[in-house]
Amino acid sequence: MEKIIVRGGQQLHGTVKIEGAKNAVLPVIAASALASEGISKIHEVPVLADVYTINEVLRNMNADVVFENNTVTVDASNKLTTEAPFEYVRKMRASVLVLGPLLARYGHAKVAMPGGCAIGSRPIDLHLKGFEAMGAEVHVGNGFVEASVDGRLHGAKIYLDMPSVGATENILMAASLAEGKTIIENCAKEPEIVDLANYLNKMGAKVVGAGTETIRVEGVEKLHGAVHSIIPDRIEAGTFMVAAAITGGNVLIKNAVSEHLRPVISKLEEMNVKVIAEDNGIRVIGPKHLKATDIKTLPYPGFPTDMQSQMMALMLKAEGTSVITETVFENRFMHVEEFRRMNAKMKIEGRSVIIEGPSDLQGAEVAATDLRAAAALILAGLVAEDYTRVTELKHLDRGYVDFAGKLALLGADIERVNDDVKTTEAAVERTNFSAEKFAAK
Ligand SMILES: CC(=O)N[C@H]1[C@@H](OP(=O)(O)OP(=O)(O)OC[C@H]2O[C@@H](n3ccc(=O)[nH]c3=O)[C@H](O)[C@@H]2O)O[C@H](CO)[C@@H](O)[C@@H]1O
Ligand SMILES: C=C(OP(=O)(O)O)C(=O)O
Repeated sequence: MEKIIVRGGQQLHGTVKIEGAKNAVLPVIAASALASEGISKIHEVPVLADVYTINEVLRNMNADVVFENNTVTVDASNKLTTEAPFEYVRKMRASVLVLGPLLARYGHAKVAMPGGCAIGSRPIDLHLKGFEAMGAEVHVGNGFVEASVDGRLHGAKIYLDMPSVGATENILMAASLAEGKTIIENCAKEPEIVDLANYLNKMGAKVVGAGTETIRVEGVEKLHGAVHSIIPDRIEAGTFMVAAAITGGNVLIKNAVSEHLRPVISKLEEMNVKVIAEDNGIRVIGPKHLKATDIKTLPYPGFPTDMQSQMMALMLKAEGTSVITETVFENRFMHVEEFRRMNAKMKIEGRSVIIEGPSDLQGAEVAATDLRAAAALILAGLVAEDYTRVTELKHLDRGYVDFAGKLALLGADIERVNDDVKTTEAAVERTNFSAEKFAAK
């Protein structure tokens, strides 16, 4: 079994470079399916399992997709098939993002229903209501959602019951090729939405207002390939900010964009962490004593749910009582039980977790329940006594490029192994080896 083994106690120092954002690149690659002519070149693409999955979805639809040197090249000018089977949607819910592009370009799309996942039920009703408002007929049955329209989708005024990121993206992509004007109200305002809108505009779309709560789209007849660079991953950046803070280290998080991280920076500062904006990133200096605080997750620009479990790890080392309230997903506390295995003092009360800090964290074998939980358990391991072994790394690989290698370069005592039995000395030796290997890259 693959594991990450981390021994707590090292302060982190140095510089870490942030990759392109997973949650921006997935919709951008899906949007490439809208281009009936020309080739798209997408740069700053992180080497992640989810990127391979979305590439496979497009290839399966008959697009030509090449992924090398952090660039994805998509030629979708062939006639595409309009289905995405369960095989892909099961691996990654974001596969539903091909619904909008296929429906708008071909008048038909059939994608396996994503179902629930480790963080909640995650329906796609808002995506489907949006398509219906644009003239599509939607049928859900036999594990699939099928949408079709005679001719083109038409523009519509769509109010989202909640600012869903995925629904905003799917409707935005569909509206780009619809006939007439679409207005999406109460839409998501995440930086990843702005990145997608910028890409669509380079493809020939007419989108204004992305990043605000109303997006206006004037549909065009066709779209072409475009060249685009993906924005830096604010969640990877936030995760390394916590790594620096929790170890009392001093780390420059290169490429991190302060503007995208305002709620995270504000909470870190409340906890006594020093955060300095520099020309090419953000420097984070961890304090001797972390102060407790409270966090409520909300849609952007509120505190991101994707940073909730990492901040929980940090709160475990803060002095006093901290409370985290999760309002975005119904069940995103699976990591609490795993933290408890590390001697964390915390309890769940409804949609909140109450953390009595500081906990004397002890190394244990723990299982990642989703990708952010994986990172959070490793962060806790950085300050736990003895060795922490984190399993179920398939989750981590969906969203972090070489997480253990990057932490090792900053001085963490960490390695990724593929076998079960380890001696302490061998583990330390291998850590040094992997740090050298990564340094040489
Ligand atoms: C690939 C990607 O970008 N994933 C991100 C995206 O997920 P995703 O796009 O799935 O998240 P949404 O913003 O759509 O979901 C937010 C909430 O709305 C609910 N909902 C959503 C759609 C719908 O039709 N009906 C409905 O009820 C969901 O169940 C959830 O409770 O935004 C989330 C919220 O910031 C992040 O945690 C994910 O990392
Ligand atoms: C929940 C996440 O992603 P996804 O929506 O792809 O499951 C995440 O990135 O933390």
